[in-house]
Amino acid sequence: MARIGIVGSEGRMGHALAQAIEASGHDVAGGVDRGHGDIAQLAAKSDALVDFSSPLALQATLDSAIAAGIPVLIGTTGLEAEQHAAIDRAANRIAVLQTGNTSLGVTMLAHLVREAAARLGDDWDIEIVEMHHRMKVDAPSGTALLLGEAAAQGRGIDLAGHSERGRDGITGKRADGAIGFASLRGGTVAGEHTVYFAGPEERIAMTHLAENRMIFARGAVKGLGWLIGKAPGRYTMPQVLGL
Ligand SMILES: NC(=O)C1=CN([C@@H]2O[C@H](COP(=O)(O)OP(=O)(O)OC[C@H]3O[C@@H](n4cnc5c(N)ncnc54)[C@H](OP(=O)(O)O)[C@@H]3O)[C@@H](O)[C@H]2O)C=CC1
Ligand SMILES: O=C(O)C1=N[C@H](C(=O)O)C[C@H](O)C1
Repeated sequence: MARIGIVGSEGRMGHALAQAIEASGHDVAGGVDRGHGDIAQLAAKSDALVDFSSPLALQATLDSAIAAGIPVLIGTTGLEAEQHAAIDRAANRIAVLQTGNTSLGVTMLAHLVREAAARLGDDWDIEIVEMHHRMKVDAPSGTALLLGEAAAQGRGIDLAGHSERGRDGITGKRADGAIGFASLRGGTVAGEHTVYFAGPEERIAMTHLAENRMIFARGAVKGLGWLIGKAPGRYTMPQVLGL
């Protein structure tokens, strides 16, 4: 039984996390939100922190977890390169798990995408389409980027150097070897992702549909239970789920 502190506790995921933590037999140590609550005090009375909030909260979450000597799971998306570097530095001091998607289904999908990208030739174009609710603030989604990374790893290429995002106007033809991203926003969609492999005269579409946020919350709680007691380092959902 662990005490888990929630950063972003009043948000959509914060509420789902509280429900999943209670259902798992762990305890909610408390929560903080923008301008509400003291993150250092929360960390001091927690066995682990979970942060599904905003990239702006990241540094305070990492600093507080380090000061308290507890692990942290970061589910927030929209992180920039310097924020990933901050996570790498924190992982020298504490156990950190950062992921754009904590669900079992997406973790498995990423595995399948990596395999498909490795086995299909370069003449199979890769496009990733995601749809989310109208309140989402970042694009492409963290999951789309995670799936893009998996595809790039399978191909043995660097995602940053091969991404095509936000096509508009006279774009010219598709760059050879590109991984394309398209984002749709509307309604209350919890999360839909399709990875297309478009080859000569045939096409594979791999889709994950999130029916609600509890899949993310349950995955996060599983990750937290796995993370507590681990040596400092940066860990991943495939490690948690043994995939
Ligand atoms: N990894 C995964 O599996 C998943 C990741 N996510 C990600 O989790 C994040 C949150 O999503 P969601 O719950 O839908 O968003 P919400 O906007 O519903 O909730 C965010 C919460 O974080 C709070 N917050 C904002 N800024 C700060 C800050 N600087 N310090 C502390 N708290 C802050 C907000 O408070 P206020 O309203 O006052 O700003 C709000 O309570 C997003 O990045 C989303 O993409 C979502 C689902 C799954
Ligand atoms: O903001 C959301 O809602 C979600 N965010 C994550 C993402 O950016 O991929 C995970 C999930 O798709 C829901």
